[in-house]
This record gives sequence, C-alpha cells and structure tokens, in this order.
Amino acid sequence: MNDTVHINPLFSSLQHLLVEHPTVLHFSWTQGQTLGSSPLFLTITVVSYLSLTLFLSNNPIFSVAPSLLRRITAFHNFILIIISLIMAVGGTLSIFTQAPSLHYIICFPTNTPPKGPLFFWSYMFYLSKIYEYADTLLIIMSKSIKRLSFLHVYHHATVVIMCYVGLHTAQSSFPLVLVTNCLVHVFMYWYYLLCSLGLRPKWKRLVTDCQILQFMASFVMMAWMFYSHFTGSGCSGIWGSCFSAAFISTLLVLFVDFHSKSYSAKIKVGDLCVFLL
Ligand SMILES: CC(C)(COP(=O)(O)OP(=O)(O)OC[C@H]1O[C@@H](n2cnc3c(N)ncnc32)[C@H](O)[C@@H]1OP(=O)(O)O)[C@@H](O)C(=O)NCCC(=O)NCCSC(=O)CC(=O)O
Repeated sequence: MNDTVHINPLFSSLQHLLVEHPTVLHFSWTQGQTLGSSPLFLTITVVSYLSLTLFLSNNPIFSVAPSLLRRITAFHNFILIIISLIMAVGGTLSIFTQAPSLHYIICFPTNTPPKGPLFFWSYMFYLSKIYEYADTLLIIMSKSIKRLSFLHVYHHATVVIMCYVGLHTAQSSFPLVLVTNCLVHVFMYWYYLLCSLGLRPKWKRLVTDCQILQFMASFVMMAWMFYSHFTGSGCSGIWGSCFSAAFISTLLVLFVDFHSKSYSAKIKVGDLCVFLL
C-alpha cells in the first residue's frame, strides 16, 4: 500500500474522512454478517422489487399531488447527486491511496479479501443501488407508466445482483466501475433533477452518450483484467467479472437501442461496430 499522500489541506481532510476514517479503513464484507451480505437478503430484495413494481404498476394505490411529487422527486435526485459525488470522490481517493499501481486495481491478487476502503465504497455503491429503487416508485407515482421501460426495471433489478457478486467475489476492477458509474450518475441525476423542476435540458443525448461510453470503458477494463488473469498469476473475482461482463453487454445493447429510438435512426443495435468506430 502507498504511504499517505498529502497534496493540499482539502485533499488531506477528504482523505482523512473518506479513506482513513476507522469505519472505512476497517470495513470488512463478511458473508452473512454485514448488512445485506446474505443470498437470502439479496433474493428477498430483488424479488420484492420486481413484485412490488408489477403490483403497483397495475394497481396505482398512491395518489400524490403533482406539485408535491415534483418536489419529492427533485429532492430524491438531489440526494442521489450528493451520494454519487461522495462515492466517486471516496472511491477515487481510495484507489489513489490504497492501490500500488493501476494494474493492481484492474487485477487484485487472487484471494484478496473484500476489506478496507476500496470495498467500503463498493459496499456503499451496493446500498445506493437499493436506494435507487425509489426511481421506479417515483415513475409509478407519476402515473407515466409508459416510462417504466424494460431497460429501467431490468437495470435496477440486476445491478444490485452485480454489486453483490462483485463484493462477494472481491472482484478486480470493481472500484473503477464504481467510480465511472458514480460520475455518470452525478450527470444523469442532474438531468433528472432539472426535469423534475420542469426544465428540459437540451443535453439529454449527451447523458446517454456518457452512459454508453462508460459501458465501453468497463469492457476495456475487463478485457485487461481477463488478459492479466489468463497470462499472469490470476486475478481476484473472475466469476464476478464474468457476471459483470455479461450484464454490461446486455446494457450496452439496450442503451444503443434506446439511443437509436430516442435520438436518431442512424445507430441500430446491429450497427454497434459503426458506433464504436
Ligand atoms: C437521458 C436518460 C438518463 C433518461 O432518459 P429518459 O427517456 O428516461 O428520460 P426522460 O427525458 O423521459 O426523463 C424525464 C422524466 O423523468 C422524470 N424523473 C425525474 N427524476 C427521475 C428519476 N430519478 N428516475 C426516473 N425518472 C425521473 C422526470 O420527472 C420526467 O418526467 P416527465 O416526462 O413525466 O416530466 C437516458 O440516457 C436513460 O438512462 N434512459 C434509460 C431509462 C432509465 O431508467 N435510466 C436510468 C437507469 S439506467 C442507468 O442508471 C444506467 C447507468 O448505470 O448509467
């Protein structure tokens, strides 16, 4: 591990709070003991999300005044901007201070235990994905059920499983995926915040472009990890990475399709290679 780096007072206080705080430093994901670390918890969470989504979208039992709902949605988006920003900063500082090299973060040595700041922020990321279920509830409450797309429900249900598997297997490169996703989510929830305040930002397409780019970046990281795993002495969490690679592939296809339907007819799922070039 690197020695503590002190560049300036702000950096140093952030580091003290987000990396060196005892809760962060001594965090350990202990199967069955840490909150949310059992397969039963995961199953109940995902099944409840899917059942409630199905039930509530067919039986709208909530009725909230549109102006109140707009304020609740705006507040929810604001909270997610702040949470995503904290996780992005915490994750980045953990990477810079805890990882001896970029290669280490891409390929943790095999049998790395899911402990310390890198996994603390991965755990916060996992919990935040459960909190993001509120997005679905807000869409249902807004009664715009047509906005409850397969992409949305599939993403929200599966990303929680991906985080669980990432923590359970001490998955290499997971902290990098976390940081890129949190940065994109600051931007995405800023877009949603403005929408909930009645504004329609002209840069919606840019948000989708950033999301697609993050999935591609995740592929590059995973390709590097798989290469290191099979040509070196192995990387931690290879099965977690296989799950993530499969999940991110499906998201990439769904997002390219979303892009094609929302913005232009130029990019089709079959033209993914053209988009990549
Ligand atoms: C630009 C996007 C971010 C969003 O596209 P959409 O077509 O959903 O956006 P939109 O223009 O219809 O959104 C405006 C509407 O969203 C409402 N809205 C506000 N806050 C919201 C929230 N937190 N969750 C869901 N909807 C919300 C606004 O009130 C407004 O409703 P009204 O129109 O009634 O006023 C896109 O790139 C995208 O992600 N589309 C997939 C849909 C999705 O669910 N994305 C988020 C999870 S996927 C994800 O998060 C991937 C990742 O990890 O990066």
